[in-house]
Amino acid sequence: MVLKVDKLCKSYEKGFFLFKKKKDILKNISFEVNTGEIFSIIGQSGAGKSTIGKIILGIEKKDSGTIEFLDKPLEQRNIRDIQMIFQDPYSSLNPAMKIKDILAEPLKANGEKNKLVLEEKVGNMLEEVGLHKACGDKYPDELSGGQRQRVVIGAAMILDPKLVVCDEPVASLDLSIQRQILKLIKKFNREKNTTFIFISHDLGVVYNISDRILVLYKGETQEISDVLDFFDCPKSDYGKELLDGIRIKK
Ligand SMILES: Nc1ncnc2c1ncn2[C@@H]1O[C@H](COP(=O)(O)OP(=O)(O)OP(=O)(O)O)[C@@H](O)[C@H]1O
Repeated sequence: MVLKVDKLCKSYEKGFFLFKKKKDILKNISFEVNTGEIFSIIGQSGAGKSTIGKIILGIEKKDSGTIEFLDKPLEQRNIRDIQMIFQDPYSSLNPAMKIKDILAEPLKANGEKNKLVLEEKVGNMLEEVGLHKACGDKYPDELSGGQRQRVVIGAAMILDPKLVVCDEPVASLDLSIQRQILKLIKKFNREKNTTFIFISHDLGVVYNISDRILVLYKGETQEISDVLDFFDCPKSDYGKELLDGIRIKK
């Protein structure tokens, strides 16, 4: 098992001064993520999906509950072992840096100084994410949205992390490009056995990529199911509602 989340709670304060009110965002969330699986968290906007991701990444603090990563408290993790891929490839990349430098940066930050090693690893990663070697000398704004998201994925994967948290990684891309990016994430999952937490509100995307899913509604877990079981016969009323929604849209 890679991750064990137990009774995770999170609230934010809303309003000002005397009118301050606590709003519970996550209520007793518990789940486990197995090694090598793609575990999706789905739910409508505001359900608390990204907040779970941010807490796992250490960007937000939990109020209570425990999170274990590789059988140790999350706080003791090696930072390089958990990486992230966010929705917007435009703002995730430094516009002033060449692609090869963006890919080399995580390696350098982790102590790699040898130029030849850096060059080789960056070259290999460009190939692995399906980009031509010449892309290394370009800047982010010279690439398409799909190509940029390939760079983002490469930068996340170059340290060979154990867990990658993807927050709506294809939401800003055209359908055909979405498919290619999902395929790329699956490739890393299958070939390197990397574990992914995949956050999305898009049931089609989730169906395509997940092994298991957690259905979240207003900060509460509705069900955790194998993906095929969920799409065949959801256990929760909210899961049924979500599926009815897409059946009606068809
Ligand atoms: N820093 C913050 N301060 C106050 N409230 C916040 C903060 N971050 C998130 N929230 C609130 O927490 C709730 C859950 O937000 P979160 O982004 O986790 O939802 P989500 O399910 O990821 O939604 P979306 O799909 O729209 O990103 C929302 O009501 C949001 O407004």
